[in-house]
Amino acid sequence: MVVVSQPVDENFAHIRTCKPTSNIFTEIPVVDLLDPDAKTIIVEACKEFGFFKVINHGVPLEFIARLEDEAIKFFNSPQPEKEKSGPPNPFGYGDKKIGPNGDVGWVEYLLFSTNSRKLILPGVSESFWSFVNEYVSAMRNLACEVLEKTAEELQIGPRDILSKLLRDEKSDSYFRINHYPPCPELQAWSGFGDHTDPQIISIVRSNNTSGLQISLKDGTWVSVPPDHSSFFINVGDSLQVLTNGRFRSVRHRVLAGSLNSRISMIFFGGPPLTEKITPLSSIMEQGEESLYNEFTWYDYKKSAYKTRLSDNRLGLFEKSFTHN
Ligand SMILES: C=C1C[C@]23C[C@@]1(O)CC[C@H]2[C@@]12CC[C@H](O)[C@@](C)(C(=O)O1)[C@H]2[C@@H]3C(=O)O
Ligand SMILES: O=C(O)CCC(=O)C(=O)O
Ligand SMILES: [Fe+2]
Repeated sequence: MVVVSQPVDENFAHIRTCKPTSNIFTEIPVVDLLDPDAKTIIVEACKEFGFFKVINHGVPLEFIARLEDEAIKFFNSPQPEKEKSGPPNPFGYGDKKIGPNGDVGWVEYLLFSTNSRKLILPGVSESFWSFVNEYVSAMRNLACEVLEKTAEELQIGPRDILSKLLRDEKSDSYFRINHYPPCPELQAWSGFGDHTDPQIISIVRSNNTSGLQISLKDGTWVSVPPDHSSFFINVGDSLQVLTNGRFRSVRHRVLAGSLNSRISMIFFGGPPLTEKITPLSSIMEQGEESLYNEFTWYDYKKSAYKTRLSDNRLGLFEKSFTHN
């Protein structure tokens, strides 16, 4: 599967560079959704890494492949055609520029909102659009299944205490398709700089091209071996808060490769804008205090969009944080 790379037409010499590392990590927890112990492994993985891989998820490979094929067709189309679907303010096609505050990466992408189903993106075909919607529904279901298993294991009340935030019709969830063309100046460019995802949970699926790295508790960066038939789950900042820091919002990044294109599709499960993001009362032990000041998802997003990709966004809401 080849995606044609586009020439670099702007000077992005100031792009963030990543310290090269090829520390392939073989200890990523694997959650088999058919295993009765899945929920225990999920909770352990969320505490230790904020990251795990899901197998036996029930999403057929052909279902994933048909969306990937449409995405490849889109990214292979001429640049002026793709630009018709941009800029990503807030949704649409973006090239190298990530977010509103000067971050750049060796990546082009499509960013979709998943609650405004009527949103029309010029340049995106009907079939592409319908595959996106079906794929997003499947990802929402998968995210909810994982969150329900989490709630069961933590014994924090009704099974849907977390998943209902994503099932809510006002859930503020996003979907993103990233294309990382082969990078001619290997290691000179970062594909997608290091960051944590602000939402509750993210589901990453990529082709068989490496590049994704996660940061371990001690700050070591390790490479995630790609697996096109599995999904990778990230704990986001909001889930860290909802669990009062028991779960870890995983810092991650993507390094650009020199030979192969990486295509990734990520579902970001977020709550409704008005939802208070505060530790679940049912998780708190007697006398335990919240580590965070109270905020809504709207407050958090507003603040997050003023930050750079690598900033510690959650830090601003920690009780120990002091303003200068
Ligand atoms: C630099 C930025 C891009 C981002 C918005 C932000 O200001 C900080 C968070 C970034 C992030 C990371 C996860 C997702 O890819 C994303 C869509 C999100 O919700 O938060 C991106 C934002 C973006 O690309 O617009
Ligand atoms: O492309 C990837 O594999 C991950 C990208 C990512 O972390 C993001 O879009 O937030
Ligand atoms: Fe991310």
